[in-house]
Amino acid sequence: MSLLIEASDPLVSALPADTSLQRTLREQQTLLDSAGVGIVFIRQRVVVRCNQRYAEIFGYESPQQLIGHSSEALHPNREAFRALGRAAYATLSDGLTFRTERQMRRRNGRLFWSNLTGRLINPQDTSEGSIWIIDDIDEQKHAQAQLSAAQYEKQVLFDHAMVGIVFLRERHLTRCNRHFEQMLGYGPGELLGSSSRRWYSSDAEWEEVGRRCYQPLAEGRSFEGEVVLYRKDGTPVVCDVRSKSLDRQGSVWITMDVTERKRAQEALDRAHEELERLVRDRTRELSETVENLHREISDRKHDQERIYWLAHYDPLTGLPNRTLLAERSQHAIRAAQEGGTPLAVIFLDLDHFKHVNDSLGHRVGDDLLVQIAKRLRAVVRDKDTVSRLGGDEFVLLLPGANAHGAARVAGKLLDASRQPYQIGHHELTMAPSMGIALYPHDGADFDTLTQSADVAMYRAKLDGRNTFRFFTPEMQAQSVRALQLENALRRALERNQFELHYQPQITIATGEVRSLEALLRWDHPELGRISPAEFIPVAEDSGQILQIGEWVLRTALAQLQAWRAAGLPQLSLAVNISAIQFHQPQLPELVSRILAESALPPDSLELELTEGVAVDDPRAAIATMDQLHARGVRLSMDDFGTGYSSLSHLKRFQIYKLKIDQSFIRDLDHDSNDRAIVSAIIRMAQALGMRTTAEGVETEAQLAFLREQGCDEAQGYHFSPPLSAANVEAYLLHRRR
Ligand SMILES: Nc1nc2c(ncn2[C@@H]2O[C@H](COP(=O)(O)O[C@H]3[C@@H](O)[C@H](n4cnc5c(=O)[nH]c(N)nc54)O[C@@H]3COP(=O)(O)O)[C@@H](O)[C@H]2O)c(=O)[nH]1
Repeated sequence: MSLLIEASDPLVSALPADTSLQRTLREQQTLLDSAGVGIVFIRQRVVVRCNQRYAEIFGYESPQQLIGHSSEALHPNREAFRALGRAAYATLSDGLTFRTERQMRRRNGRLFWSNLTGRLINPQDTSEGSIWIIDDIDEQKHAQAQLSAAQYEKQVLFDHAMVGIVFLRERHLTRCNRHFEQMLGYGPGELLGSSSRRWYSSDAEWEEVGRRCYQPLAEGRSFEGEVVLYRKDGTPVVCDVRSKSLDRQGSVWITMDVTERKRAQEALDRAHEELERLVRDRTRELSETVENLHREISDRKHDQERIYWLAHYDPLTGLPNRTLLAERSQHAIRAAQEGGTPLAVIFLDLDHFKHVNDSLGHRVGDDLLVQIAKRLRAVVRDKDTVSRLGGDEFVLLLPGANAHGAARVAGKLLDASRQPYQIGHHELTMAPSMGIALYPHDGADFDTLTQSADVAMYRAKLDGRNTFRFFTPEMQAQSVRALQLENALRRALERNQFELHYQPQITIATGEVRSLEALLRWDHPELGRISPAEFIPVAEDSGQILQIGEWVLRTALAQLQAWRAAGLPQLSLAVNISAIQFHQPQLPELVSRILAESALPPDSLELELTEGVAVDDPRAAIATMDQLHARGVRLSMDDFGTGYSSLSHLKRFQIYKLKIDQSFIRDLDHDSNDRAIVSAIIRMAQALGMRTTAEGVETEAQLAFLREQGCDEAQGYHFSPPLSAANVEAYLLHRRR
């Protein structure tokens, strides 16, 4: 109570100066003024005295502002004021010190937390008042509340975190949240005190994780990594782990189960890889498809170009073929028509080209054609077309060329052909025969022009080859006649228009008739008698010679058989065989069959061949001759001396007789050359063991020369023209007589 007496108090001032009491009071007052807590003396609920700190706690400048005022105003409200009084009374009345924490009210009305300690001055008499010490703990209270709130929040986080949180000390679990336990399948508190080894599958794994995290943790850094932990039941849990040292022995671990995420990530990675693979595959397929498409397009383009080329060019020589020639001719004809300019077509055929093919082979023939094509091309101008129709036939289209120009070109072609061609080690010369047709005189369209040129070329051949001829209307007439004959020939056999005549062949030494030559005659109701010299080539060209020849053979042998039956057994028959018939592989068999049909011995038949049969393919000709010879049939060489006979081949032919061509006989009387030739042929035949027959013997002088030279037989008008079968018998009887 004395503690709250101020120096200015009249009681204090009434004391004698510098008494010990005064000193004590001053000391106490100084103590109160410098106290860190507020001290107040309250009597009858009124502030009697207080120190400076008390006034400051409540927001007053000095204690004087409080003294004499009710202390109730320092409480939040009347109820709180009374509640404190009720709470404190029991303790204070027992003479004890009452302590409490209460909210009080500052001068500005704000409440604040305080620590109150009170004591009655006289527990027996409460009216004497009480002393209260007040400490402002508002800040401390607030800090505590914040701390509690923070701790609460932390606990909530710890308890409800979606990650496992583990506190380890010396690798033993001191604390963990529920999530961690649940993550590893343990019950609450089950892991407390456990070694962290418990959630690893082996010592090695546990130690390996220890090694991984040692360095960062030792350096105060956090460890972050992926660690596989194992549940109580042994299933692995892939965790994203972060840990940090708390002190030297302790650490906190935050673990997050990323198994599903990992699985999803792996699945995603796999799906991604698969997608990438698919994209790669599709890209590759696409680029392959694009490449294939490109290739296909270029192949197709190439094929189309190739198809066009094959359709328009000759594959061997690279020259335009008939199709392209026709197209170009049409253009050229149109231009010539519109411009009134000339146009020429040359039909060119190589002379005896077939010999090259047959004797040296097709490869040499092909190479020769290629060189000839180049040479033809070199002779003409760029605007001219050199085309190959096939075989050894070429057609040249010369826009702007008149007769003079075409003749010049033909001349140049002849000149060019004189230079030999070198094919491998063969040096070959190949002359052309050419026919020229002029637009529009010889034809107004492509077909007519080429036909006209072809007809003219044929005439050049007839006129000795290695030359050219212009088309004339007479030539046309001849070819019209050939067409007429060809058509008429088709019906000649069925209409029985053919007949055989027989010309005797006389043995010069005895005058006997031992054989007859069968010669074909054709009487056409409108065209009259047509010479075989005219219709046989037409029949050969049209292929009808095969049927006609068979008819001749069968008819001749039937006739011979009839004569033999009629008592002329010594006779034999000679039948002409054309080159086309001879080249038929079935010929030997056909001959044998017909001989058998007529029941005649093979040596009663003689087949007359021309030199031409052997020119094209001597080896094949020899083989056929050998076959016929083997069947007992005799062979003679007709028109000998006019053809292309190689003596080296002749000696290998199974030829029984040479028939000396009538062109050598005709002028025997006054042509010493013919005499020399006939004499030489007879000598040669004798040397080769062959007989000789002279054809076309018309005079006694010719016969005398032939007799003198040792010719075996003669045939000709001197003895008899060809006779009908009915006249043969009479002739033979007459001869005998
Ligand atoms: N492939 C076949 N060719 C045949 C056949 N028949 C005849 N021919 C050949 O036709 C050519 C012309 O024959 P042709 O008009 O019958 O003339 C022959 C004789 O009539 C004629 N001849 C006979 N003697 C004389 C004569 O003294 N003077 C003269 N100017 N002409 C005469 O000669 C022809 C005989 O020809 P060849 O065969 O060469 O002995 C002719 O080439 C026939 O071969 C046939 O069926 N198939």
